[in-house]
Amino acid sequence: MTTRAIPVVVLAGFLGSGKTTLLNHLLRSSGGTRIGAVVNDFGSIEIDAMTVAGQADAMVSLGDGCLCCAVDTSDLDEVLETLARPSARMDVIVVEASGLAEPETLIRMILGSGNPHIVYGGLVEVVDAAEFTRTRARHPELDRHAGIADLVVLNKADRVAEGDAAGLLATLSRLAPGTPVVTAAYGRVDPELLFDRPRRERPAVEQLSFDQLVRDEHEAREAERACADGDGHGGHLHAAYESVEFTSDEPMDPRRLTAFLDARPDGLYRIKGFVDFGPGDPERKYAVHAVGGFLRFQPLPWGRTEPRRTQLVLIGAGVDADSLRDALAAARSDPRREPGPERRDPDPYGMWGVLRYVDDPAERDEDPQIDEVEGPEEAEAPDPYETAGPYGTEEPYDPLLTR
Ligand SMILES: Nc1nc2c(ncn2[C@@H]2O[C@H](COP(=O)(O)OP(=O)(O)OP(=O)(O)O)[C@@H](O)[C@H]2O)c(=O)[nH]1
Repeated sequence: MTTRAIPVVVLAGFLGSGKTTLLNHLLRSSGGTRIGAVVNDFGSIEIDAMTVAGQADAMVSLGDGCLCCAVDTSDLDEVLETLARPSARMDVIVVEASGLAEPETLIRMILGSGNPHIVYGGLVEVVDAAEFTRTRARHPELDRHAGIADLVVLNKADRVAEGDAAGLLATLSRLAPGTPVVTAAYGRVDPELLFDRPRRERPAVEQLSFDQLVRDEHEAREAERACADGDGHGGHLHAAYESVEFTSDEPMDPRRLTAFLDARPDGLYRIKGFVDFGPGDPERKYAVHAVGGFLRFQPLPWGRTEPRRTQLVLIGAGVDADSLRDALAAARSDPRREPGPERRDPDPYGMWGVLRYVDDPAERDEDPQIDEVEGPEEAEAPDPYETAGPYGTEEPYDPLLTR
């Protein structure tokens, strides 16, 4: 008996364009489609993996560095092998690339995997409508990424005027002739756009991607080698970027942290993570996202057993890692204060600066995480720290997927 090969879809797009948001949307609205997710974080604190965990039928994190730089593809091969084994009953596997990955290299890794249970299922390139014009001026490679995509999602359409969105659509259609380009807010695309395509017979776009890949193979091999050597001239997007991690068990001071964020240096393009404001809001942690000039906090319930901790990843070009770490350390609350639930916040208005950056829940009417923090009557969110899997992977938990 032959079984159908499982399509492996690559989800790419520049830093902060909305890949994880789109992936979470797919996971929530997939109906009966069983989705395996592979998440590749650029930093060693795996924020994306934490955000996706618990929603995928199986999630594997391949963190700390771009997958596209792995000279040895065995990690990805092993993960695909695990997710594609018949007993996992996956319908599709989505590989979320890091925001600095070279999609061609990832595609090549999938095409060359030799695993008979999988088939390359196409490249979905997510584009940040609010930032694309600026980022493609800095990184012309992004034009090439759009050009080899099988589907381009012009995300964050809510952040640009209609006329600007139309201009961007025209630009993307020019960069990716014949490729569907759809607009979206918060990654809300029809899952069938991604999952049905691979079932079509030998899609022309897949062929196009393949031809392109063969043409670029030599160039890419050179780039990979340079990337692996760390000479910074590999042509990979991330050659110019650095990731800085910050963790603190001492709560952050809301005023000092917002002052730091408001004055963040130009090169610091992306910040993501979770913040503990201690007595500022003992019930909730705050997801924080900065993308270019955009800054948002999202209050989320703490898991019952989740350690109260701040974990941040900062990604930028030309940034001074030590001074960023020092500035964040200085934005902690007074370390002399007694820890524990009885702590009093000496600054009752401290959180006002944070709340300025909290989303209007109406903007994200389909995001259940927002609903979870609407009020005390709401159902309690699943506690990722009390489930068996890594970062709260839901049942059935398979220890083979732990990394
Ligand atoms: N206004 C608006 N914000 C969005 C939209 N999609 C995503 N965001 C926000 O943009 C920020 C980054 O989104 P992510 O989904 O984490 O982006 P990403 O591409 O996975 O980020 P990296 O993995 O760091 O490259 C988050 O604060 C999202 O809530 C959108 O359509 N509109």
